[in-house]
Amino acid sequence: MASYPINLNLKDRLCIVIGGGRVAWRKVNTLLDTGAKLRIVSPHVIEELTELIRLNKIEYYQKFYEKKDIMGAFLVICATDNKQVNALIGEDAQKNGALVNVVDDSYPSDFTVPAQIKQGDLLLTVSTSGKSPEISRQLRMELESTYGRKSYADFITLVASFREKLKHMDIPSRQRELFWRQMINREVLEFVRNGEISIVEARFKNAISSFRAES
Ligand SMILES: C[C@@]1(CC(=O)O)C2=NC(=C\c3[nH]c(c(CCC(=O)O)c3CC(=O)O)Cc3[nH]c(c(CC(=O)O)c3CCC(=O)O)/C=C3\N/C(=C\2)[C@@H](CCC(=O)O)[C@]3(C)CC(=O)O)/[C@H]1CCC(=O)O
Ligand SMILES: NC(=O)c1ccc[n+]([C@@H]2O[C@H](COP(=O)([O-])OP(=O)(O)OC[C@H]3O[C@@H](n4cnc5c(N)ncnc54)[C@H](O)[C@@H]3O)[C@@H](O)[C@H]2O)c1
Repeated sequence: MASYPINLNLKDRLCIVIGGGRVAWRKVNTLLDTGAKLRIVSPHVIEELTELIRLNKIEYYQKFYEKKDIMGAFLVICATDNKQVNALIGEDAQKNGALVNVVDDSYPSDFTVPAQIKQGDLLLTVSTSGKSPEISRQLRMELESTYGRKSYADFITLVASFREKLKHMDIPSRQRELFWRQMINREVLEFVRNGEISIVEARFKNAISSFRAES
């Protein structure tokens, strides 16, 4: 069955990772800048996680998993190296109404974590529906060589500010739609690729002034 892609808003939601190894660390890393409240439950954690705990980025329960550790969780990631334990946590967490990700095949997850590239507000993700994480990793690296540059983040920030301006002008939405379709074209994307954001900004400014003059 096909999965449904969504971008979750996790701000102030309690997200709990059980286990403190390399896989737990990878999942924590992608949760860090979401504004979620993070908790780890594990008798041991790797050094990278110790550092995050020391910096108060994550709350740490140094212990083996027990049911009470996941009370109130919005999302739970079962990342121990014990399949039986992972399956048990998965079941407990679902019963509590949390969204569950199990890092092995011991229990059906509510969601999988895709490979991802983030540049500011740009988020590109790759999934193989669980069939081959290594393919996801390789494709992520390929995408990274094209889109993993700051100019894409700057471009989005720029377009967002012009979009706001345009929204406050008395222009029918259909016309706004056409404006953006024309402005964000191959040539502009080539400028972005080359980091020439100031050229793009000048073009947008010009186009919007002529719009103002016409309307
Ligand atoms: C994308 C990424 C995101 C992340 O983790 O953040 C991610 N796995 C990554 C790497 C990776 N994982 C594995 C290898 C070894 C090579 C290989 O097996 O291919 C490598 C490569 C490496 O480590 O370099 C082994 C592995 N993974 C899973 C199992 C269980 C199973 O298959 O039964 C096993 C076997 C364990 C064992 O053998 O014991 C399961 C899952 N791994 C997923 C995500 C979900 C499906 C994603 C999709 O649809 O593609 C899913 C279903 C659940 C989940 O974890 O959400 C991240 C790449 C990040 C990046 O580099 O960009
Ligand atoms: N989904 C993925 O991307 C992916 C990739 C590779 C491996 N895996 C799977 O993930 C598992 C974990 O991999 P890892 O490299 O992080 O393993 P690891 O051995 O480095 O870490 C396991 C962690 O689980 C903790 N732990 C064990 N029992 C626990 C319990 N009862 N309660 C709380 N914590 C407990 C350990 O203290 C340790 O910190 C592997 O066994 C494998 O099946 C998944």
